[in-house]
Amino acid sequence: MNTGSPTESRWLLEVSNLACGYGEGAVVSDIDFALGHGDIGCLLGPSGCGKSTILRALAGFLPLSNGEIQLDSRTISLAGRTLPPEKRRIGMVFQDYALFPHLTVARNIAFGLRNLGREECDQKVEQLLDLVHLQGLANQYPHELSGGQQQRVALARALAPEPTLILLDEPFSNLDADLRRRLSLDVREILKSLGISAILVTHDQQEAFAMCDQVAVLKEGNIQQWDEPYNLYHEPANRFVAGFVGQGGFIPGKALGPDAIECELGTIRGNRAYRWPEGTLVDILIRPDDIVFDDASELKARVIEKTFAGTSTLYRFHLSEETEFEALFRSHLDFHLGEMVPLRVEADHLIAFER
Ligand SMILES: Nc1ncnc2c1ncn2[C@@H]1O[C@H](COP(=O)(O)OP(=O)(O)OP(=O)(O)O)[C@@H](O)[C@H]1O
Repeated sequence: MNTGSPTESRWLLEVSNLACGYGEGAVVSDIDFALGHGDIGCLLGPSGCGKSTILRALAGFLPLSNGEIQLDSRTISLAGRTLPPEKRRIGMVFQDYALFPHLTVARNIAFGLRNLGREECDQKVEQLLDLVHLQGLANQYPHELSGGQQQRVALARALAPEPTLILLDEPFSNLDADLRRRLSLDVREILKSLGISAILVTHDQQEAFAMCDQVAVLKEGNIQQWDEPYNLYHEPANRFVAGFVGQGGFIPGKALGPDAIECELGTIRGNRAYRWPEGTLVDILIRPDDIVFDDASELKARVIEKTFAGTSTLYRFHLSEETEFEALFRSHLDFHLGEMVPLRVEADHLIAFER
């Protein structure tokens, strides 16, 4: 295993052809992705798709049956050879915080700093408390803190030994929605200010999109797409990603040319060319923000569902047996169930797949 002096690479973390599991057969396979220095990556996918399994392999708790993991240009895992977790310079933050209940906040944070002298250690703990906005709580015990505060302590403890990479395993899932959103943005800011790379595991898309630079969408142990959040939403690589990321559904259509499709909503033109012959039957992805209210439109669809969400309302429309879709309107556009509403498609990105 090459643990000698690292050579310069544009990637901090490179995962190639990784496969691993628990005994016979691989739970995840053909896993390929690379994370740049200072970037935050995410493993996103439905329950059981293998997110935590990949994280365990990165941390060194699970051996590989195939492939390789390189961190800072050093091989840390190969089939049959696994650098132990404590030698990887990888920090971990868990869903349940995993703090030592009998140690104060300061001693929890100092746990990984046993090589430092007393004064240096105290100084470092003080700096970390500042960084995670917990000044003044050094002598409290974990049970005296809120969930959000405990997770900040866990982050400070993981950051203390100055790891090369931080792994965050569903770190916000025990927190309520509002705190979750605020803390995920805070954690992003803290990691960015230190230039520390991280991999987040979550099944919450909003969290993934708000916090991460690159996201892997997983299905049944394989990465479907590794990309920036914007591209996952607007340029999904396949039907699974299109359906899993964001809201939306498919309606049937027929290709008129490389960048135009005819469907019951009219002719939709996009900004990318497809290589299908004219007349190909396709399914078109319609996102709720692709549909706009247009008083002058001759196209009218019937409201069949309505979900009020404060500033906006999500409507489900019926045009025909085959063509139903959702639309998100500002809530002052208030329609009742059964009402026929004039609409128009306004999609920048035409996403469609051959039926
Ligand atoms: N210790 C284990 N022994 C055997 N099988 C396991 C073990 N841990 C997980 N698995 C199996 O591996 C598969 C992937 O599990 P994993 O925990 O990686 O999924 P996940 O995407 O993190 O799911 P979740 O979002 O529910 O945590 C599942 O089928 C699971 O049953």
